[in-house]
Amino acid sequence: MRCRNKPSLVLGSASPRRLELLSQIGIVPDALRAADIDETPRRGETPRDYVRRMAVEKAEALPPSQDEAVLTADTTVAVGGRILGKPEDRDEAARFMRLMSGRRHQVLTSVALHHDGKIRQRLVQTTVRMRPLSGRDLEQYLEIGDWQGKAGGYAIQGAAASYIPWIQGSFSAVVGLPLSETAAMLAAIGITAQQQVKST
Ligand SMILES: Cc1cn([C@H]2C[C@H](O)[C@@H](COP(=O)(O)OP(=O)(O)OP(=O)(O)O)O2)c(=O)[nH]c1=O
Repeated sequence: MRCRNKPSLVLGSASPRRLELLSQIGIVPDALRAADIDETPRRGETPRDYVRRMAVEKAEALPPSQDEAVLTADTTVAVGGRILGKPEDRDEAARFMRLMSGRRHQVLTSVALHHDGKIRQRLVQTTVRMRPLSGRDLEQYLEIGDWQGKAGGYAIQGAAASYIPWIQGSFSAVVGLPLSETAAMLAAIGITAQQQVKST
């Protein structure tokens, strides 16, 4: 049976950034749930296929009830065809930063919306240029610990902004949720801003 009322929104994410990003556009989820899935890339899987699969698997892991919609997302960094997920430790974060230093990389964010027996999915790609990093930059950056829990080991919304002179694409997608695309997906199932948004 089709669900015709506006569904309750469940944010299927443990990322505080995703919750903050949604609130930036006046959308407050009715509930939060987190999916615990295996995030290991498959052999030969492209970064685009990987990030799509991750968002969809998170959505599959959180089946909504009839009057709910579950929103999930996945963000990953791709450089030279390699997938850079969340570093396991500081050494891995250092390796990731060296790989990105002085070149462009792609940040891929896939959003999935599980509702009414279907999973809709969108992928947003943003190109980010990082200036060459000196050994001292790297040491200082790793010291603040911002690398933890971030794809590629950096946060553009934090101190790493001083290393990023240029991006092409969606800033909010780099931080974890492409707001324009997400708002359109939610609006298509009747979910729109319920809070007046004040600018700072
Ligand atoms: C590149 C980049 C990533 N990130 C974050 C966004 C995501 O939270 C994280 C990538 O990990 P994800 O696996 O996409 O998400 P998550 O584990 O944080 O949360 P959940 O699966 O429960 O939704 O990296 C930033 O905050 N800033 C950045 O500049």
